[in-house]
Amino acid sequence: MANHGTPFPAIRMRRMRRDPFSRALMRENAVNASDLIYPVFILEGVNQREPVLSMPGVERVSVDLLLKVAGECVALGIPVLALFPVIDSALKTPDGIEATNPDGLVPRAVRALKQAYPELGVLTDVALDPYTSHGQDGLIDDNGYVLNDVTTEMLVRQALTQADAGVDVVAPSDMMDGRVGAIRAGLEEKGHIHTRIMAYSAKYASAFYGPFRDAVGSAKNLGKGDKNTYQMDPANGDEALREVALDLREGADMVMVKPGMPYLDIVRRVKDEFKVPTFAYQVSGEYAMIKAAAQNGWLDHDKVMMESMLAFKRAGADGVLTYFALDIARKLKAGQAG
Ligand SMILES: NCc1[nH]cc(CCC(=O)O)c1CC(=O)O
Ligand SMILES: [Mg+2]
Repeated sequence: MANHGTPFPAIRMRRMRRDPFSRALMRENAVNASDLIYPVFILEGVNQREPVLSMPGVERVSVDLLLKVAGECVALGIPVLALFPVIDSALKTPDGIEATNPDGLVPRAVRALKQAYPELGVLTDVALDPYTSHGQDGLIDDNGYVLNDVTTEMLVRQALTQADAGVDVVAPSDMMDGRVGAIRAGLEEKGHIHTRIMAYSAKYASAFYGPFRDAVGSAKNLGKGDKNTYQMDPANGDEALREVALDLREGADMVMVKPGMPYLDIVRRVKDEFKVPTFAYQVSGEYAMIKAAAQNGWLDHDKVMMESMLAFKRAGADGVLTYFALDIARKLKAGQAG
């Protein structure tokens, strides 16, 4: 219909959306397998696998089966795998000293991975919660308060144990003050000059971690306890920038925001302010929400999964830790073939 003399849209935004070719042409962000870090829960034994009930599709696996997962990551182009251990209750103590055992589950898994797939990046969490009998990320006093500086000493020992085993990236997830600097100094002193630090810099005291605590078995140790005296208040944004600034000054190579989707404003602010490698963790509860809705037929699993990844990229994340990593990489590969 002609529009002579009447107002019409001078700019028709829909023109570029009309056809697949022009949509592809103007697309600003894309998801690649190289954006993904795959978190894996590991346990003792041989040929062991246990489903995590609150995370459909996620299993805890023994180290021999972990190697198969690693092979799949390599084949799909996923650059890094992150390890989270399920520690035998008998080994849990108030000080979490098992975290420094050179023959513990994590160092053994790291050695096996680096031997089998030297090209695959391996990241390990630095925090004591899988190892403590009380489920906190550090050592506590008589009132249950997590002590900063003695915890930091233990974290340095844990990080060095992991570095000695050959890990590529240590990722302190504990939120103690000064731990990045202490870990960096320890690594340098021991000659581990190539070990990268991905700092969980802006880590919030979030209820979205619930399924993870089931997965590593720290939920029962933690009981009604919370982590509010060291993890950040979800109400705060500016504070995240101060946390990131400190970790960078202390020697972090990469910073992370956690959780992911509810905190994309923080990802964007961090990226804009610092312009450093910035990561986000799509945590267990985010994964569980999408899975549960998809299982009920309320959401389209693959579409929501891919859309959530695009949202991370658009917010400025250079990469995402996600339990969907294998599913995403498989889908990307199928898309290329088809
Ligand atoms: N320091 C432990 C740690 N490392 C990663 C996560 C959560 C990851 C997830 O929910 O997927 C947690 C839980 C916590 O802080 O209680
Ligand atoms: Mg900090």
